[in-house]
Amino acid sequence: MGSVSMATPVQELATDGQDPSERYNYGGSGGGALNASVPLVEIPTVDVGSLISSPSAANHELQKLSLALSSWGCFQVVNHGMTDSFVDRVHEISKQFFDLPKEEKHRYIREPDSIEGYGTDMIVAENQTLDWIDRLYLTLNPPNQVQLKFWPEKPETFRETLQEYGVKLGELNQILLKAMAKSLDLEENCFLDQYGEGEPVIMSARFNFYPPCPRPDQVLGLKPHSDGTVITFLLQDKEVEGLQVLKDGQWFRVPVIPDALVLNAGEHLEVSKLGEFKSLYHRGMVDSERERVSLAVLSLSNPQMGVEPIEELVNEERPSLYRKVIYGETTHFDYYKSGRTLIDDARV
Ligand SMILES: O=C(O)CCC(=O)C(=O)O
Ligand SMILES: [Fe+2]
Repeated sequence: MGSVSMATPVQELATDGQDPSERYNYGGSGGGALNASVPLVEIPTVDVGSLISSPSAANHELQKLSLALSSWGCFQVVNHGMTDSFVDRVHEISKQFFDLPKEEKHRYIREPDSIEGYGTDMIVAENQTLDWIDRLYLTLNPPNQVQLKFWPEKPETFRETLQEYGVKLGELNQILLKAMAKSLDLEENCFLDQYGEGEPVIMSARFNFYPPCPRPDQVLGLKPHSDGTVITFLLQDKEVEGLQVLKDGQWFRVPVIPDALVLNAGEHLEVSKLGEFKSLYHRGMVDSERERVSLAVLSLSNPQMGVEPIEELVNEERPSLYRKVIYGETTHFDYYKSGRTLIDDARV
């Protein structure tokens, strides 16, 4: 594994209102100002209540889900069973952590070769353009991989709220992966079995903090990427928009629906679904005046079991475009460093 150094948290750079250094400047990479007008688009919505209700209502919702994943690679998850007040608590702990004094946050700073904890964009090359983002990354599951020393003790409700959110999203993950299988006429547990997610689910939480940035025309919060996940549940900031998605070569702004979650298809889902469901290419923008906080919960596959196309989907008319990849010890850093993705490794 390559060594990964770390920059100063952006939040500490951002306080003096100065223009960011060249290291954060994506300008000149062609294509003009990053914040040039990008249209707002309504991505599809999937109602989880309907998915788990009567077969006829569920069927209609399954069709929406499958269309959303094949055309967009994402949808807004609504009626997910979590109360608004609970989701508000999740928003609050996310903001409150980044509002803590610098010294308090530094208690959770990540180690150079690990992703777990508080830190900045990973620096893997000297000439890398950096993202205007600070992050807190915490493994949620399986329990033996949780590193509690990185779980903030402040705000006081942080740990219990995140724990509960993880349990709820674990349930939602199961419901949605089963629904995805059903929408393709597959046995409902086929993904769960393949990802080794029957017991226990592998999940991590990534809190993203984008301080205000005086140059939203040149600086990105999060460079364009697809997620190295099966699926990602994104809780956007309630007020400040920032997520953009690429569809048919064009960027679109994703509106904020308070308390809805944006579900992104990740690279592992694309491989196992033979590309029937596309992984979402997306980026995070910065705002010149306001900070933005989002929380991504990642549903991950088991590295030892690997990712492979679901066999039932492969036939003569639809030969497999991908092969099995057991990525094992290949970490997110390795992929990040090489600029490759799991999809590149899987493509035949
Ligand atoms: O902040 C956002 O809206 C996007 C976050 C994201 O894409 C990620 O954490 O992978
Ligand atoms: Fe992402």
